[in-house]
Amino acid sequence: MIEEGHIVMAKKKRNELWIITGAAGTGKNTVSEYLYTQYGIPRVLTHTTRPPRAGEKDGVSYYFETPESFAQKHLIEQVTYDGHQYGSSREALQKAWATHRIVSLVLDTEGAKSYIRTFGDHIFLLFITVHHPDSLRQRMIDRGDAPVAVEARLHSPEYRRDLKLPAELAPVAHIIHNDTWVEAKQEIDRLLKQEAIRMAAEEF
Ligand SMILES: Nc1nc2c(ncn2[C@@H]2O[C@H](COP(=O)(O)OP(=O)(O)O)[C@@H](O)[C@H]2O)c(=O)[nH]1
Ligand SMILES: Nc1ncnc2c1ncn2[C@@H]1O[C@H](COP(=O)(O)OP(=O)(O)O)[C@@H](O)[C@H]1O
Repeated sequence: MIEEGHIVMAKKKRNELWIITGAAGTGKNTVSEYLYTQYGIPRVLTHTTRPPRAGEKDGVSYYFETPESFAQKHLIEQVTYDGHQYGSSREALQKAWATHRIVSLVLDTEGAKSYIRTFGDHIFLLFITVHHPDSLRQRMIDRGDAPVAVEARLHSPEYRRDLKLPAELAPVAHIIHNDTWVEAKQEIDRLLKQEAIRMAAEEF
């Protein structure tokens, strides 16, 4: 746009979606919670037919659905994970982006692939992993998961699949090793600083 001899450059700020993926127990929700408490980055809630765990509340952890109510949602992608359905809606994302430029979303690796294909360069991808997956059983037990649910989860094909970063995600993934929270937190802080600088430069 040209005004009175001056060139006015109006650049639209780009929204970002921080996708947090990885196997069960690696710390996806812990990272999402940290992004919110430390940086005010809210999480986009998704829908599931999985029963709530101890301490989980509808509308806070997930929107807990019956198979019938789940079928009525308008979801942009959905997966079956360990026998339960999970899905995310465009409405929830747009609502979160209406008030926050950066938001987070916790997904399995299949969901992460769908989002990369749909939202391309709006995505900032975190893959959470640990060097010793044997420790994840105890983390899930300590979290309060029922032992039978933990065993089902550990034997599910989706859990085993998500221990490894898929080749399709590797070029864009930022890998966070969460063997210790101190180490993971440092890496997240570093990435946020780096991304804030990049976003600020983009606005010039
Ligand atoms: N694709 C997809 N995955 C989801 C969605 N909501 C949750 N998930 C993933 O489903 C998997 C199982 O979630 P959950 O039962 O909460 O187990 P957790 O990984 O032990 O916390 C995790 O990898 C979640 O990130 C969704 O809407 N879409
Ligand atoms: N670095 C860590 N060391 C030990 N326990 C952890 C660490 N990070 C997270 N946890 C705990 O492990 C459990 C699983 O973490 P969570 O964030 O729920 O994983 P996910 O969302 O990937 O299933 C939680 O009880 C969490 O407090």
